[in-house]
Amino acid sequence: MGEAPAFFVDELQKGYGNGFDIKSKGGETAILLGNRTYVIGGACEESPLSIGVQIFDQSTGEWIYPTVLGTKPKPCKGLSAVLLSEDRILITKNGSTPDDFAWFLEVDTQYVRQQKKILGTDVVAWSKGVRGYPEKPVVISGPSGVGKGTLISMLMKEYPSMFGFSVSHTTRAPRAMEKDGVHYHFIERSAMEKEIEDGKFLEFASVHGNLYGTSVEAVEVVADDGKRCILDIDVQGARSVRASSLEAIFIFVCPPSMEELEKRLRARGTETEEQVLKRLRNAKAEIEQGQSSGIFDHMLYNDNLEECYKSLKKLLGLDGTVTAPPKSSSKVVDLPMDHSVAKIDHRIIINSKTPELGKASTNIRIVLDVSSLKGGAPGRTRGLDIYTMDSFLDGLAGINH
Ligand SMILES: Nc1ncnc2c1ncn2[C@@H]1O[C@H](COP(=O)(O)OP(=O)(O)OP(=O)(O)O)[C@@H](O)[C@H]1O
Ligand SMILES: Nc1nc2c(ncn2[C@@H]2O[C@H](COP(=O)(O)O)[C@@H](O)[C@H]2O)c(=O)[nH]1
Repeated sequence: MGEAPAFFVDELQKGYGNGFDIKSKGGETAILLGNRTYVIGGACEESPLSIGVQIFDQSTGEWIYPTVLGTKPKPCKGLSAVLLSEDRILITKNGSTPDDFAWFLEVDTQYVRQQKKILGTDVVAWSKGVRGYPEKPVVISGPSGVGKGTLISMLMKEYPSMFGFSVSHTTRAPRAMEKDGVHYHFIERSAMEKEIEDGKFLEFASVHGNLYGTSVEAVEVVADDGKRCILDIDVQGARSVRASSLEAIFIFVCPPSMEELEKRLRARGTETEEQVLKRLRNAKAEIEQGQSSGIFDHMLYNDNLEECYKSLKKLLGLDGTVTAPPKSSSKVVDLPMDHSVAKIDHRIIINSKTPELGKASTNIRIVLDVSSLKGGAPGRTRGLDIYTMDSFLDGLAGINH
């Protein structure tokens, strides 16, 4: 493990207070929480393409190197940190674009506590802040052969810019037409088990004798592409996602009968006889759980494919009966290269310290509203609002008139 920045130690041992501006040459910043000072910044030694996190324990005088989960932010020239509540720290990156400037380092959320128990180490988790509320991901479950993949393909074909598929990992062998990285990430069992241990999966399950799982990255890649994520996972996986902080819509697809399900599975011709029988045995339990577990928000009956597809579109609001929520109209601004932050209730006021080269020397003040945050690691923290102080004051003036 690497050395902590030397010039920090003295300051930290003196018991520096909450210093979102304690900055070193490496661009680190520090936050004191109880006995612990979280030093955030510089490059992470194990993955140099991400920002490092170290903890100084004031009571023992020792440095702790936590397991860092979640997609990590890339290093930047400097950052500021604000303690939002006792469980998470807001990090703003200097000179960053609106889609990359706000990150949350979770230090004691439910997810972090859960992972601490599982991993038996100190854990922190990154979660990227996202403006507004992107549409919830859609989880589709149902017995093998019911037509989930067929329905998802139809949706993606009709709405290519709206939906993105969460590409799962699996230890099963690829079928003839399946491409690695497109249909699945095909992976050896031992490698997948290691990634599960490292906390890379949102959910995983043993299905029909193979391991399947959704990595946190698979879901985030789709969200970052500005699309609504679709997950095709079994009932065990749906249960895990339900228990996670990922807010999704859960749909269960039922077959018209077991006979028809068997006919479809056999007609698909992708499984051995032994596999078909195993999948049919598992189907009975899955249908029972799908109908009685309370996990699912909607049931679809895939008898006539076109009818079923129409129903799916209807419940996703694609038949014109539900209007899309209006997009945030507030102006998007880049964060100044060097800035300070202050917290006033649920608003973070970001102040540029120095005028940027070639720009007028007016003081830029940006307001980051964190009053309606939702979600979090593993995944994105949604509901951020960002606007300039000018538009905030204009709004207040409007109210007073
Ligand atoms: N309503 C339908 N009527 C008749 N055949 C259908 C219908 N829906 C899907 N099928 C066919 O059933 C077979 C199984 O469908 P599909 O592969 O989409 O199932 P799946 O639920 O994704 O299965 P798995 O969980 O094993 O991936 C395919 O050959 C598909 O063309
Ligand atoms: N829990 C999860 N289940 C998954 C995932 N990806 C797929 N699945 C489910 O597995 C079965 C079999 O799929 P097949 O491609 O081998 O036919 C099917 O019910 C899928 O829904 C996952 O990431 N997690």
